[in-house]
Amino acid sequence: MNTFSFTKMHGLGNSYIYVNMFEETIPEALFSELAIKVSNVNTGIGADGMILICPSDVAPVKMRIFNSDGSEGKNCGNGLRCVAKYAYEHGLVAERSFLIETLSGLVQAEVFVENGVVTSVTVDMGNPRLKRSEVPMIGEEAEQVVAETVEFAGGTYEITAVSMGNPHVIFYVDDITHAPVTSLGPIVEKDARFPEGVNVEFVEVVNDQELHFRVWERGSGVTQACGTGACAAVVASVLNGKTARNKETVVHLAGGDLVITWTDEGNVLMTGPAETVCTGVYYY
Ligand SMILES: N[C@H](CCC[C@H](N)C(=O)O)C(=O)O
Repeated sequence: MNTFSFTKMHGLGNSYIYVNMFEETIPEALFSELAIKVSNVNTGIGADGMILICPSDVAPVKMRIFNSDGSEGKNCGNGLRCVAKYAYEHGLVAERSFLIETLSGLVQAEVFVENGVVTSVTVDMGNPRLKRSEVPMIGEEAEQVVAETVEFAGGTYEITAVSMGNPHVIFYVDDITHAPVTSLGPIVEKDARFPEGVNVEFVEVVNDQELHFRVWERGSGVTQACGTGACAAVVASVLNGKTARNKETVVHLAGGDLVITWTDEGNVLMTGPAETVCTGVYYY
């Protein structure tokens, strides 16, 4: 019987099982199936996936994120805030500001500490990728996917699609409480026009600095929050003239709020909480 120690953490209710790979040894071939198993609320621990905190050659730590279906994501905003909290509180980093390696590149995190406990984290998520080919999305239309009319399941919709290192498509709705998250989300997630799949976000614009947000995540389905998705929603809202560059936008997710700015320099800053739920030992 094998075991590994874990820490369950969440960012606005988007929870993952975190494994410190500086201390644990798990065969790479098992990463996907273990992500599925630990995510199961009945037979496992219960979470939206598994995140490995790994050594890196280019940063103090590297984040690898696996969705609850076992697929590996290339970025995770809520995960990055929790990785930053874990790394600082467990002495993997000495400074409050440090780099984290992800599969979509390096990001800069800054932790805010009260009595030795990280209460909030700001992550510079880097520049959004705006080209259709970078989302990626198949199609010969305009170079960017902004307010593009597309058909899904017999319905006609206007979409905006961008990447934060992982793919996102945004639908604007008049009332977030009636957004078709569970009906349209899974259809769009697997649509062939998104060859790598896609995270599906629904946004209600409150004003030019406030959005309501719900998400159907690629590989995890409905989650309480999606950090990269909230960043994509702010970028999409600027592209659609609904919010402004260089101004803090509050994104109200099901699990709570993120403050996000798409700066004039081009990078996207995300600030929000990160919390530890519990630690334990998993048997497999
Ligand atoms: N489902 C995402 C990864 C998790 C992203 C999300 N939890 C976040 O906080 O950004 C994907 O496959 O691209």
